Amino acid sequence: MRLSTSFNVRKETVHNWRDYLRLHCYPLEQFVPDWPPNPPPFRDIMSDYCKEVRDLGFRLYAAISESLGLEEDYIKKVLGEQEQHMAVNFYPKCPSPELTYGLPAHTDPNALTILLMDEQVAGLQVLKEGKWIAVNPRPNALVINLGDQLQALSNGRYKSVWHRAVVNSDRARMSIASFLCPCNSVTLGPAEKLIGEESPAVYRNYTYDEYYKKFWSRNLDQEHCLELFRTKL
Ligand SMILES: O=C(O)CCC(=O)C(=O)O
Ligand SMILES: [Fe+2]
Repeated sequence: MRLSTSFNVRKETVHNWRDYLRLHCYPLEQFVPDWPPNPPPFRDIMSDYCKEVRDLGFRLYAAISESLGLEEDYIKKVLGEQEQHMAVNFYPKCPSPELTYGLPAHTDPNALTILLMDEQVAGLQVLKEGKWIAVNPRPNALVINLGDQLQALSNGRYKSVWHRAVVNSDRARMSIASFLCPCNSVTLGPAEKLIGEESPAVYRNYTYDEYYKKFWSRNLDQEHCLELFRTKL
């Protein structure tokens, strides 16, 4: 468990306008004892939420696998025993929002992110055709973000989208991001079935451990980290 503000403390020059609680969520029995004991229902409610989110993530993997013409259990199997963690983000009101971000532009390095957003206050933006578009909150909706690993696995058919969180001077905002991450030691890269003469592998194989280290060794808003794993075609 960690209470922090920055995304990458070693690299950032402008600090983020964010406080966040980072919780490890799998296996729950191992990590829940480290979670905050207050307010008293926190651990139970968050544990239930984590289980549901994990289950939803696995259902989405099955649908995404099928959409790519792969076996239904392909993605779940290839990612191995998945880690899961959570960022409970709090973005306070900011007197000069134009000087910083809640979170600067980034792609998520993991496989799948399930985001529960503040229903009252907007702040998430995604980059589409060179323009930042607001993802406005909708009641009872989750935002699903495909991370870098699904872009690699799909050989570039699915994109891990650039996104950022902006802050404002009127209202604080919260979001809860749940991250499903491949097991550190598994080998990742384009699914073999998606590689052929017509569609050569865009990315080489690597372990998640290698990817993760590379991701955090750069500035976040540099080029897409996957570019560093491209095959030389
Ligand atoms: O606060 C948001 O809407 C975005 C959070 C996010 O992108 C992240 O935690 O990786
Ligand atoms: Fe993100």
